[in-house]
Amino acid sequence: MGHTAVAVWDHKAAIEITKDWNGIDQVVLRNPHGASVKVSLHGGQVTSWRNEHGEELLFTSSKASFKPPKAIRGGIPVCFPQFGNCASLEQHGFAKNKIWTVDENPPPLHPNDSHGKSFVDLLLKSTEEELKCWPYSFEFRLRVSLGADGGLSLISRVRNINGKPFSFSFAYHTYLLVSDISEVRIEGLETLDYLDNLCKKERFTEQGDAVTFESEVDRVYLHCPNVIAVLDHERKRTYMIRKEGLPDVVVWNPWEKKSKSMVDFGDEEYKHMLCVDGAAMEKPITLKPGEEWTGRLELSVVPSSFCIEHFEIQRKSLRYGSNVQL
Ligand SMILES: O=P(O)(O)OC[C@H]1O[C@H](O)[C@H](O)[C@@H](O)[C@@H]1O
Repeated sequence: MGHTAVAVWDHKAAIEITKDWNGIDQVVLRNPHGASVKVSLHGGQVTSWRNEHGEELLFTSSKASFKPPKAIRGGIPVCFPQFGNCASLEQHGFAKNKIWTVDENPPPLHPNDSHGKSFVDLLLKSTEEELKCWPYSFEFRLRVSLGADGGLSLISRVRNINGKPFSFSFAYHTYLLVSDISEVRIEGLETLDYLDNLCKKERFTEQGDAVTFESEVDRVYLHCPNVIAVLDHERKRTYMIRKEGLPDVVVWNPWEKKSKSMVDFGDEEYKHMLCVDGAAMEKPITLKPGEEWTGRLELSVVPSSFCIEHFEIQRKSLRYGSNVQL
C-alpha cells in the first residue's frame, strides 16, 4: 500500500491563549474549517463565535464597557447563581464578573465525539469574597467546545462542595446577531406559558404560531422543548438552539425606549440583536452536598430552507417524547 496523506486534526494546536480587550487571558478555539470561538477568562464569557467564512454570529454592543468587573454587553454571559434580580445578589449573579481559570488537564471528550472538535474547560470556585454574599461552596466547570461543523457547545457543571444544600437559578444569556429584528421569528415556543417581566411576571399563554417582534419583549417561557429555532429571514439563516437541563427560555429585546436608557448599548442596536437564553429560572435547581447539576446548550446555524424540514421532524419527535442527545 502506498503512502496516503492523512490530515490529522490536532486538538491541542487548535487552542490559543491571547488577551482580551482588558489584557485578560482569552481562549481562542478553532476548527479545521476556520470557524472560531473566543472565550474570556473574565466571566467565562464567550465573546465571539464566527463561522467558517469569518462572519460573526453573536452580537456585541459597540457601546459595551470592557472594564472589569462588569460583564460585556453581548456574547454569552453565564448567569449564576441567579438570573434576574430576585435575591440579595447582583443582577444575573456574580459568575459573569469573576476571573475564571483554565483547567490544564481537563477530562477528555468522549472518543465518539472528538473528531475535529476543540474545547477548553474553565473553572470557577467560591472564594472568600463570594462566600460573603452567597455563603455556599461550589465548583463550576464550564466546557466550551467548537465542533467540526462550526457548532458551539457550552456545558456547565455545578457541584455542591458545601456541607448544606443550596439552590440557584441559571442562564446562558445568549446575544444572537440578527439582520433585522422585525424580520425574525422564534419557532418552538408557540402555545407555551410565559411569565412577562414587563407585566410584573404575570403568566400568559403564547397565542402566535411563532414569536415575532414589534416592541419590547422580556419573557420567561416555561417548560420549553429542547430544540428552538430562531429564523433570520433577511439573512436566510436559522440559529438552532438545543438544550438539556434548562427547562426555560428567556426572550429579550429592549426595543427603542429601553435601548436609549442603557449606557452600554447603542440607541439603534436593538434592531440587530435578540437574546434567547436557555435557562433554569422558574424552579431553582437544588443541590445536596456532593451533588452535581449539568446544563447544556448547543448552538448551530443552518440555511433557513434546510431548517424548516428538519426542524419539523425534530419537533414531531420531541412531541412524542424522544430526547435530544447533545
Ligand atoms: O442589563 P442586564 O442586567 O444585562 O439585563 C439585560 C436583560 O436580561 C434579561 O433578558 C432580563 O430578562 C431583562 O429583564 C434584562 O433587562
